[in-house]
Amino acid sequence: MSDDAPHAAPAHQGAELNFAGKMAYADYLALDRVLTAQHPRSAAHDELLFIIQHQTSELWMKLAVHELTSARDAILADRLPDAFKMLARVSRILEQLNGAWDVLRTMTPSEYTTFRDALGQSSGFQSWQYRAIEFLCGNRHHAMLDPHRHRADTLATLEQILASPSIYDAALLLLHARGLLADPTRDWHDERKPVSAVTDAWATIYRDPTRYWPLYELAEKLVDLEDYFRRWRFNHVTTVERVIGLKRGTGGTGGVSYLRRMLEVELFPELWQVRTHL
Ligand code: HEM
Ligand SMILES: N[C@@H](CC(=O)c1ccccc1NC=O)C(=O)O
Repeated sequence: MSDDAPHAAPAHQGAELNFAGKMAYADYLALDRVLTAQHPRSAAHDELLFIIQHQTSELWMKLAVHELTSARDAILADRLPDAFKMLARVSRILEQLNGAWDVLRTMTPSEYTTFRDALGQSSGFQSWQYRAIEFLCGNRHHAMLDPHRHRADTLATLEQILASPSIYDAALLLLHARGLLADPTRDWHDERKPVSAVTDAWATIYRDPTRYWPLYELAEKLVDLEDYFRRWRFNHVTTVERVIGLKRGTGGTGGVSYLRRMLEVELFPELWQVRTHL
């Protein structure tokens, strides 16, 4: 007798089917709002892809900001196992964002040009959540506040992040607390050159991982994070070159030339430098 015989119990037997007056899936997830927030400005077929790609990225970035903030607080409170879980999750989020480029890459330059004009001067350069992630990771370029001066609420959020320690600041404060680093402060406005005392502190840890296991694990979690972040930057610039070549960006930068320069950003420079010293 086959399973779909008329008298067989349906597979979904027991599933609630009457949601009048009850919270259902779409209610809990506020899907009415999420799924009506796509407003293409052209008739181009691919604009919906472009919008959804960015909206989903922003949702993942929201989670990344949440995790990075809590991971930073956990490091400050010397709760490293909690921080490790959250940092591992941020790396997986970046991996998720990296995978998403495969979908966007299905859009050809010809298709993109059919709606690029509709984007006006908007650009990912103005993504405040992206800037929050950069700031939380320690790439605290204050000039990046400027595109947000027209929005007091966004500006306040970013300024508050800049006024608090980055995840790397928190790690250096911990090295200080453990007696491995005399001065845990560094001037983040400067060109981000490695500070030799910081490299030395990491070198002490990397030369004897067993003795300093939690700090060693913290360092490797940060390297992992930056590894995936670099891949995101690389995937972005490659997709951009594939789609708009060397045209200027809608945000006003040189486009690919600007994004190539961003490949040189080092979030945790001493953690890369220490490898050469071992
Ligand atoms: C066809 C797809 C894309 C093109 C052609 C493109 C192009 C560009 C260009 C030219 C810039 C430099 C700023 C400017 O002058 O506009 C930029 C920056 C940026 N884009 Fe995209 N982008 C694309 C997709 C994405 C996606 C899917 C995201 C994910 C949210 C994204 C996020 C960003 C961010 C965060 C920046 C600022 C990067 C920084 O300042 O380091 N872009 N993009
Ligand atoms: N900067 C892009 C436009 C762009 O990509 C964009 C425009 C609006 C919202 C998000 C965008 N994505 C990333 O920059 C361009 O120059 O074509």
